[in-house]
Amino acid sequence: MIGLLKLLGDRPFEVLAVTAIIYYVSVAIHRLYFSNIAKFPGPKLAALTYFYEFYHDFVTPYRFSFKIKELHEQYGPVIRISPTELHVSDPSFIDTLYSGGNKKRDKYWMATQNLNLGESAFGTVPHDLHRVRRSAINRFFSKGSVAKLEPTIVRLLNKFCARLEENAGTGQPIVFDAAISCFTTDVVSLYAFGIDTKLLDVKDFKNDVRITLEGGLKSSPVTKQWPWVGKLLASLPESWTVKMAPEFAEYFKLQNSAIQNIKQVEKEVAEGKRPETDMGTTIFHELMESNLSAFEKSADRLWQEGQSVIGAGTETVTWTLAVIFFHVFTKPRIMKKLMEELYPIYPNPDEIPSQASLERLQYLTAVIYEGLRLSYGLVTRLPRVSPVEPMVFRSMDGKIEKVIPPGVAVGMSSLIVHHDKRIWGDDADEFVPERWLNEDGQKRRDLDAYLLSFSKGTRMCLGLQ
Ligand code: HEM
Repeated sequence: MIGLLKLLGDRPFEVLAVTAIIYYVSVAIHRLYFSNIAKFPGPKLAALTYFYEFYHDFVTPYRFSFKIKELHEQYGPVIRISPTELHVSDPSFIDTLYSGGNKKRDKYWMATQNLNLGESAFGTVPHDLHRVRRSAINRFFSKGSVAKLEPTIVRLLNKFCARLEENAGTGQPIVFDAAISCFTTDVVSLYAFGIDTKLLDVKDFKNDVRITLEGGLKSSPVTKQWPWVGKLLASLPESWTVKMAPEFAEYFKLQNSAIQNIKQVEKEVAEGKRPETDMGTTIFHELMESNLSAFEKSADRLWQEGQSVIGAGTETVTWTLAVIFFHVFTKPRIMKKLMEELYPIYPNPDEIPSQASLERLQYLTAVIYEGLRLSYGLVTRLPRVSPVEPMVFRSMDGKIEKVIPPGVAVGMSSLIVHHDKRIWGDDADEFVPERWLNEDGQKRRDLDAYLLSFSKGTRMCLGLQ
């Protein structure tokens, strides 16, 4: 011992270097040969280091989801994609992985690092705490609650159409997904906070909320691996962050605006005021007055819930609608069928039919489902952890069975499942609404089990209605 201390005193750098080498070699040997997922196939480099994912998401960039698809073709339906994570491509595993409330499913902590939303339901890791947080906001997303939003949606939809009409004949193109994003952000901001963002009034549909959200998604590959980078940059003066890391600076703006929104709600609640919206109340006014514990309903936590509702409820809807409109506008056959179905209940463009009557239209429903399938929801994998019980994988053809130990993160991706030819047929890559209809022209329910756009199970999207 004394000899070791003397060596450390005489040659500190050499000792530190040797210690570091021994440490990293031990970690590498453990990851490759002794980890509880060492027997699962996959590239050795992915098993060895998280840099494998970082390379494919940051350097190439944003290609890791596509790389995973290639790896499945090479290594089979259950593969190892990082030192601590597996990925499954076979749809037979959906119900096991994204199971209902009778099985515990944590989120994988590493997948929640990137957006710094650990106190929102969306970012909460442990199953039990997530149940508490989700049940607090659940009722605001029921069919009944959403029905109360219908007048707001119709009013903003009319405004959206009026803006498009103003532009007609000017020869100026419109960036359609930007226009939709203004509509979705206006709706969700009113519902969440009672704040009218009035983005549908903005020239060229420039949507600052969307730009800040994109900043967060672009900085994700870095913050996922090193969450402290985001915290460090947040502590620097804004002008420095803008120069050093503009995407991060944008994302901080989004976080700051969520904090401001919640503070405004807090002030209104303290003064006994309610916003002048069609609903007369909002998600966060109600939450702040609920019987949740002091921390759960504090502004310190709720700004994260607020940001997650804005993030989850705007870009997802925008992108799904953009994909649907793209296919409908570019495929006259689909446009014609849709118009034939719509016309009898929508003869006058100024009178938007009710949600209930639209829901009865089978071809429109099929178009929406096909749009959901090819817009994917979240394009990244959604990993879950079974904290106590092992999960058993059985392939669709029954030929492969594997036991996944408890505590291991496992993800599946809509990007892969939504193109599986065994489910969707040889035209899986095409936009074909008819695949959702049976011989009687009614919506097929059996395919719903394979639609991952809203995820499934206990963490499934709350905004489904
Ligand atoms: C086409 C539209 C939408 C799609 C494709 C979609 C997709 C998703 C997906 C895939 C998840 C699961 C994320 C995960 O597992 O990490 C999710 C969660 C969530 N979504 Fe949506 N979403 C949509 C619309 C909305 C809307 C309009 C809202 C609210 C206004 C919303 C609020 C939420 C919330 C709060 C969660 C977190 C639920 C939880 O963790 O318990 N979503 N969404």
